[in-house]
Amino acid sequence: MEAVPVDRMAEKVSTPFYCYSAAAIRGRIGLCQSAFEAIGATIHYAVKANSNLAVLGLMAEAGLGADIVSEGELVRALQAGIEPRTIIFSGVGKRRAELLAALDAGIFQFNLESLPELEQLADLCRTRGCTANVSIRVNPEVDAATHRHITTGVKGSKFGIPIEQMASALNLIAASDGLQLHGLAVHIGSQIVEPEPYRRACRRLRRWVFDMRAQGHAINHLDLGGGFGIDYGDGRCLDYRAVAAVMEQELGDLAVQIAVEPGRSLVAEAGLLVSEVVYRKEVEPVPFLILDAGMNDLLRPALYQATHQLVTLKEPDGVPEICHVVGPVCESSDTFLRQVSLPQIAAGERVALLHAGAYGAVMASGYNSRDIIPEVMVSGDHYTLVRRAVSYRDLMAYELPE
Ligand SMILES: Cc1ncc(COP(=O)(O)O)c(C=O)c1O
Ligand SMILES: N[C@@H](CCCC[NH3+])C(=O)O
Repeated sequence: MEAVPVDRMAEKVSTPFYCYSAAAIRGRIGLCQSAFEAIGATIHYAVKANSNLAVLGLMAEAGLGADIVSEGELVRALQAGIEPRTIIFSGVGKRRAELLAALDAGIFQFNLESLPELEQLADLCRTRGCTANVSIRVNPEVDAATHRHITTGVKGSKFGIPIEQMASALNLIAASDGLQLHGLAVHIGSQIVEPEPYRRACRRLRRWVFDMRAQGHAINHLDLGGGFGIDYGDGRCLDYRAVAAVMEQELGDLAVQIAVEPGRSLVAEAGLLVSEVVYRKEVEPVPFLILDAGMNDLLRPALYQATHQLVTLKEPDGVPEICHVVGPVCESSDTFLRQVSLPQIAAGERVALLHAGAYGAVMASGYNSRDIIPEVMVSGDHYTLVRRAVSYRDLMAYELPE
């Protein structure tokens, strides 16, 4: 990774740790910008994928906006230097205080996900005598054929306003003093590897834009969300240019500003989870490699049966063997890889799990009273600790009753 051997970092930063490449992130940002800016779309990085301040700093440096889902993400985005006027606030459960914080920050747009949320924001604007740009996040009922835990745009999903409630939403917005209708938003899921689901979503949006304009509503903004899939090792991924082409074909004549909210695809491939083999457990029929990283550090395999390929940090030698790769957490689902062919790896050797830059560190927990592990960013020929470990001692802090 860049010019710093990961093994050298592991001498200084104890394993397990996350390691990101600034050059790899900048490379992905460049590809994303050249595809979407060519169709005039704006890019709002989905902060949830990796909210490390150093990562957000790279997004700010490139002039990207942000898609946030909490006050915490708002504060991080602002701290990293992302312009408030480029921030979109998504999420089904935005609390009053969070809406208020975003109003105070002067963000670009609120994506409304329910009628009660809409009324809450209208009430806040009335009380404060201010206005807010809003888009209605509609549930487009498009199945993006991804893992069921990360599909978001199908009937019965908790995300977005059902199309049957669109008329009520429009009436409430029209009746409010403070809400200014910008447009519509959809987000159909994550790790989508085909452009076709986007085409279906665009076609639905297109019809709604015509319907709403016919009713006299000004629809000037369409937010297509994120979800662009990366290659986790099976060769399947989505090229930004393919999605941008679909958006241009389906929506290009509507005179709307298009926005996208990529998360995973900007950061996943730029991250490694570096770990050490604690033990080799020689059992029949398949030996176990037991790592010092566990499901509390990288939850994706346990939660979504996701595969993160493993590489060794030294030159592989000997005949490959079939083994299971597991973590130390007391759950059978704390398994990174089952029945995988790897070069012989001894206890004490270091390995790296690939494509761990998205939905890795951000989903970590202190389960089993383990530490939250550190994060390192490599840039050129140097590396920086960009988040310290949080020790189980700090996670233990609690107030004793008087
Ligand atoms: C509203 C919204 N926008 C953007 C994203 C980013 O998705 P991805 O990381 O798959 O690009 C998500 C997450 O799925 C989301 O919920
Ligand atoms: N956390 C998921 C993606 C969720 C996207 C957010 N809606 C993953 O690791 O794949």
